[in-house]
Amino acid sequence: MTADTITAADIRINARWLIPIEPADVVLEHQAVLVQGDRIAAIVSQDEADARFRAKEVIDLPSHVVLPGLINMHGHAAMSLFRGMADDLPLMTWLNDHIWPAEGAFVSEAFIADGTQLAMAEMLRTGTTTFSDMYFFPEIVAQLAHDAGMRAQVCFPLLDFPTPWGSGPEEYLSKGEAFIKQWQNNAFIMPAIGPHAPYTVSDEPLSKAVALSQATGAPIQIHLHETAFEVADALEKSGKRPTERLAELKVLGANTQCVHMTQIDESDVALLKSTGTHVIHCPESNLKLASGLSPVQTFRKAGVNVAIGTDGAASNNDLDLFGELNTAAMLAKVVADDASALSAHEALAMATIQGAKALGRDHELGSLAAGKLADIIAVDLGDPFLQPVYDPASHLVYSNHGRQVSHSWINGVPQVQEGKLTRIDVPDLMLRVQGWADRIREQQTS
Ligand SMILES: CSC[C@H]1O[C@@H](n2cnc3c(O)ncnc32)[C@H](O)[C@@H]1O
Ligand SMILES: [Zn+2]
Repeated sequence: MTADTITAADIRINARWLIPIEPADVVLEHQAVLVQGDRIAAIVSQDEADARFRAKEVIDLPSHVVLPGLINMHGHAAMSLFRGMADDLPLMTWLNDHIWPAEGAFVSEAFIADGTQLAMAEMLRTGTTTFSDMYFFPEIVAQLAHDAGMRAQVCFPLLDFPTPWGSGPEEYLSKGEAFIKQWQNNAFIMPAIGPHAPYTVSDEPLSKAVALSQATGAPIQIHLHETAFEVADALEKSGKRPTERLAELKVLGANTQCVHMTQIDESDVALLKSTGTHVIHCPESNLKLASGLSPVQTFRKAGVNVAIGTDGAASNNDLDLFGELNTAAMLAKVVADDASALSAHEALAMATIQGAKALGRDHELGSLAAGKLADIIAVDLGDPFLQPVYDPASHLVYSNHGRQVSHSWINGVPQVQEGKLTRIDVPDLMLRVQGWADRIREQQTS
C-alpha cells in the first residue's frame, strides 16, 4: 500500500451495526463511515477503511447502531414550554379554552426563542437532526436552528384571525413572503407556508398560499382531517370533505404535507395519491387528544408517502421520535388488523427517507450513502435492558428509548457526544425555562 492510495477524511465512525435505510431492510456489521466536510465520503468495511483511509478523528462505537438522523416532520417547537399544562382534553377544548388563551398571553419573541431552544435540545438528544416547525415568529426559529446547526423546515403561520405574529391573512402572507425570500437556498433552513387548518383559513388566503408556493417553491404544511368533528362540520357547512375542498383550491400536490389525516375514506386516499400529496402521521398526539386513527397501512399500500411527526410537546407530551415510532408501529398493526403492518424497518424509513421525500430532499438526506449529507446518529445498544441483540432494527423501534442516542452529527458537525449536547448551554437554558414555568403557573392559578 503506497501513501498515494490513502484518502484523507475528517471523521471515521466505526459502527458495530449500521442501518443505511436504503437499500431497505438491511443491517450491516463492522462498517466504517468516512465523513469529509459536510458529506459522507464512503461507507466500507472496517478492514477496507484501515487500508484506504486516514481520518483526523476516529470514533469507536463497539456496541452501537449507526443510522441517518431522524426527521421530525411536524411540530410546534416552542410549545415545549406548555408541556403538561393542559392534559386529557379533546382538540377543540384544548385549543379554544387553554392553548389559544395561553398563546395570547405568553407568545413573544423571547418565549419563542427559549421554547424553541428547549425543543431543539430534546430533539437533538433523542436523535432528530431535522425538524419541521409551524409556529409564531418563524424568523426567530429559523435563526436559532441555523445558529445551532440544526436542519429545519420552518412554516410561517397563516390563519384568518390575529395572533401575536400578525393581524390577519394579509399581514401573515406579506411577512411570510419576506421570510421565504430571506431563507430560501440556505443549507439548514427550508422556509415553508403553514396554513393552520381548513377550519381556520378561508378560501382566499388558501388560494394566495398556493400562489406563493408556486411562485417560490416553498412547501405547504397544513393540519388536515385531524378529528371526526372537523370532517363532519365541513360536510354540514359546505357539503364537501376538507380534502375535496383543498383539492379544488389546488392546495393538494407534491409540495404539500397534510398532518394527521384521520377519518379517511376511499375518496381521500385517491385524492392524496393522484396529487402526490404527503401525509405526516402524528400517532401520539392523535391518541392523546382522542382525535382518531390514521390508516397508515392503507396509505402505504396506495403509494402515498407517509412521514412522521411528534406534533407539539403540549399534545404528546415529548419530542422523542423513537418513542413515536414505537407507538406508530404498534398502532398500525391494530388499525390494519395485521401484525406485519409497519415493521421496524418500515417505521425507521418513515422517520428518515420518507421524511426526506416529503421535504423534496431525498437525494441528499434520509439515508446513509456516499455523497449524501453527513446527518448521522448512533444509538448505544449496550445497556442490559437492550440485551440480547438479535436485530438492532427491532430494538430501535420496539425496545429502545431516544435517550440511548449517544452521538449525532449534522453536516458533519458533532451535536451530541457521549449523550451530551455540544452546542446548547443546557444549565443556562434551564434557568430561562424555569422563569417561564413560574410565570405560566402563576397566571394559571390566579
Ligand atoms: C399556525 S401556528 C400553530 C397553531 O396550531 C396550534 N396547534 C398545536 N397543535 C395543534 C393540533 O394538533 N391541531 C391543531 N392546532 C394545533 C398551536 O397551538 C398554534 O396556535
Ligand atoms: Zn400540529
